[in-house]
Amino acid sequence: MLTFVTGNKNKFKEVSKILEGKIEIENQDIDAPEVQGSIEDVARAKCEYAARIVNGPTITEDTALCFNALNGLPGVYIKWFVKGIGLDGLNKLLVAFEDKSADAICTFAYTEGPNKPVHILQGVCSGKIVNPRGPPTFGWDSVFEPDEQQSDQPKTFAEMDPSEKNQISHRAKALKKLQDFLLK
Ligand SMILES: O=c1[nH]c(=O)c2ncn([C@@H]3O[C@H](COP(=O)(O)OP(=O)(O)OP(=O)(O)O)[C@@H](O)[C@H]3O)c2[nH]1
Ligand SMILES: [Mg+2]
Repeated sequence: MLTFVTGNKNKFKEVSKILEGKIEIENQDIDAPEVQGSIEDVARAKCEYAARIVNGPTITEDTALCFNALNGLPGVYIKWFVKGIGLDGLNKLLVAFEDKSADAICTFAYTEGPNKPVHILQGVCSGKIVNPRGPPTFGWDSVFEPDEQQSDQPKTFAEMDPSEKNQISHRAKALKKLQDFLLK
């Protein structure tokens, strides 16, 4: 059994749906400390910490939202930006810039257990920051409009059916790589 350590129920729901029984996972809610540093540094430290508690095969996931006009910030600190300034605040951060583009980056970290190597698998979904549209169910979904769209009427992640988001999202792309890695 593979343990996905996350305190975020939405993440676990999406990952379970995308994997659809291809890989069995269980959830453990451990509040792993998140260090400062690069996306990879944060992902690696979180996974190493979680694996010590799980004491077996462990995955963790870290999501960054990187504004191009701000050279990649807020990045891995997006959670604290949303908490601190809200979705409206994210839009205000970009008022002075014409460039509203952003990359949603999902980073899975996998290890067989404590003191084993940590493997990093990443997926990127490019898009832009817009005024909130759609239900505020998951983080910043309502202000992120991915470039890849299925119709002429662009939708934010929040306006998409879960199945639509799960085909194009940063998480789906990273998970595809994780699946290929684990099944090979
Ligand atoms: O609209 C969204 N669509 C997504 O697809 C998505 N994925 C993550 N997030 C949010 O971005 C921050 C990442 O921080 P994060 O990676 O540390 O997650 P977390 O602390 O919630 O869980 P975890 O660290 O226990 O796994 C948190 O605020 C998450 O709610 C998303 N918001
Ligand atoms: Mg976290």
